Amino acid sequence: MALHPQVGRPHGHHRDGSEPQAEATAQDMGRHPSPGRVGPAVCPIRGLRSQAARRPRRGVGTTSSSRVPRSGALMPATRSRTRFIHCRGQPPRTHVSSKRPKRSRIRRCHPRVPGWTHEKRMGSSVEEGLRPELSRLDQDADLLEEEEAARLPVTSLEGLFLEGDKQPNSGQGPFFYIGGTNGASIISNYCESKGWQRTQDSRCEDYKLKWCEIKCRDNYCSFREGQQLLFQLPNNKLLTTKIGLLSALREHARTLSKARLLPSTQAKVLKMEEFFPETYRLDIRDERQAFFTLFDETQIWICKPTASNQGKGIFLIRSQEEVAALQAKTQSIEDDPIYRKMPFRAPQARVVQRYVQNPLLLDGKKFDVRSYLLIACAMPYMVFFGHGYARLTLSLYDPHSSDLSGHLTNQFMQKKSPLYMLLKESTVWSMEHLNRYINDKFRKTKGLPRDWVFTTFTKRMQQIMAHCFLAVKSKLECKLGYFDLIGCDFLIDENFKVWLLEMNSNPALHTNCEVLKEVIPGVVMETLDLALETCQKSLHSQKMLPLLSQRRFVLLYNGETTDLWPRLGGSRSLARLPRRPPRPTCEVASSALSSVRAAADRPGARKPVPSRDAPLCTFRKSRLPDSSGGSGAESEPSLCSGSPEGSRDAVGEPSLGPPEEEHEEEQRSASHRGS
Ligand SMILES: Nc1ncnc2c1ncn2[C@@H]1O[C@H](COP(=O)(O)OP(=O)(O)OP(=O)(O)O)[C@@H](O)[C@H]1O
Ligand SMILES: [Mg+2]
Ligand SMILES: [Mg+2]
Repeated sequence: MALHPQVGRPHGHHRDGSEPQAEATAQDMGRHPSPGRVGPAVCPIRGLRSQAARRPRRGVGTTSSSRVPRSGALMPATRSRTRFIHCRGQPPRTHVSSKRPKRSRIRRCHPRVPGWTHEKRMGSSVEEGLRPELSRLDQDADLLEEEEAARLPVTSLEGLFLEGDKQPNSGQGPFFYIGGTNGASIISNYCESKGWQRTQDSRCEDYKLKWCEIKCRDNYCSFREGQQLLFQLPNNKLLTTKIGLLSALREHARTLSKARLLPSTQAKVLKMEEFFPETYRLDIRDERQAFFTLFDETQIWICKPTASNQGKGIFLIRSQEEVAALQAKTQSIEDDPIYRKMPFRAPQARVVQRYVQNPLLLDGKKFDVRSYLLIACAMPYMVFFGHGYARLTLSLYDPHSSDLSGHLTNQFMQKKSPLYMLLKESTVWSMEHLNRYINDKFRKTKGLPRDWVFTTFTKRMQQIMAHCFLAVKSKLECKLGYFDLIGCDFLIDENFKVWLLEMNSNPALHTNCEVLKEVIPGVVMETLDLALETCQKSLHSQKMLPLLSQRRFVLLYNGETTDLWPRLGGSRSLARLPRRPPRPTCEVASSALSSVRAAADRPGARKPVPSRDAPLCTFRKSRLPDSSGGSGAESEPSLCSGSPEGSRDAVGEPSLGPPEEEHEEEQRSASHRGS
């Protein structure tokens, strides 16, 4: 079995789990962001039309109607092979693959095992890679197209993307649908301010924007690329489940270590063990055995279900008795004939992670930081970092306490306390507050640079996020119009070392504290603004930068200049070649990204279409890694090899079950808010 890097220790860690990390200075940042405004301040939140109207040298106008996709218009070249094979309701209009995978017909019932929740199963199959070469002719044609695109006027951001679909006669504007309540009023206000109409019909296919807490296969089946915006990448679980992230980081580490052997790549890249606490999968026999062997009572470990949130199902492990109980439990699950027959009925897979015992404390309380990874556009990738807030416990931190509420900083955990209503404002700090506190309390004693939070810490979070994104970039399912906002949780230890704890789909967008009222609406509205602007620009082959709606988010990755991706619409359905060097706006991420680009980016780079007329579905196949990377389909089995029982969450693994089943799974994880 290929445990990585070594079977005994999935990634090498300092036993004490900490290293000073305050060496970087404010100058490292290049651009010193003002608190809370790391990105270039462009304009306050307002209607996009007025922004476009003020833009110098670019008139607000319309481009040829032939470029505007019409509602219901078929776009054969833009349809990819549908990966969710089974759809309730109407099938997608073009359905390239009609072959059904084998799947269980057994109707699910889910016996609950106390403390062990069940995982969701939304996922996608990994397609085999194609390695087409783009001919010189096509390259020239692309360059011509690029130049032509550059001459096109930039239209209003709401512009063509929506106007082409308005139905003036019916008197009904574009529709939007919101599934669930998370952030619903903010999203709804945003859309209504644009004149869109809310529909309560979850099956409405004629929407402009769909924002659902729960991923539903139907949404992806009926999605009209280039005409609609759909929240959440279908297989974001590669990042947002504990096992998904762990597997992706291990795989990426393998790829990078191979690349480092090449003389041409002297990449200084992040090492997984420098930012991700040592973690083992309990659903893989060798791994859990390795953990049971290495455990001793001087350490604390934290055991988490792979796809739960809000601290649900989490417990700490500190004694041999607790390890023995865990061992017995995992063994009984593995031996249970029911679970052997119907593994989907087994409790959710789990990981154990080294517990960071020495967290930095704020007035004696433990905290973690919620930041955002925004994938505003998937075609090309436009990926951003956004600041969030700090989440503190109500009680003082005591590493020996058995009360989980002092160990788990989630708001959900704190809300259980009777003191919460009284003290809730103290449990959420703004990043400015955190920065002031660290300046006052630690700057001198720890020799930190001024504004450590907005310099060193921000830079580190950006590096880590960029690294994680690159780890899955080639495997994410991408269509123009998909976008995602992912909540990333960071812990700072008392040596100011930064640890990534996890990433969350559907992050909490509640505004029940003053700080959240300040932060969340801005995050949501800029997310929508950026998704709209980037989608529209991609659709009309306009230059992404400058981004008029960029305010607090910082560009981490610009696929426009780095990757190849197919354009939508008629003769423009061609892979686009980068024509200028990458120009990330974030210097931090720029260095992080450029250093790994040669090595890591290549496998995931969007590959050219073989010919001008090649349908997008062919192209999509080619998006999977080539032989140079090793981070592709062919190498994925190693993530779970030797562990048939452990394959449920393996990266990129097909997990196509019946739609009902998936919906059910998603519903059970509906609290997926990383709260
Ligand atoms: N390795 C660790 N060391 C120290 N504390 C940890 C560690 N992992 C998790 N925690 C604490 O436990 C909390 C919950 O963990 P985690 O975020 O991984 O679980 P979750 O159930 O997905 O929570 P949520 O999605 O609501 O943030 C964290 O916010 C943090 O306070
Ligand atoms: Mg968390
Ligand atoms: Mg979580």
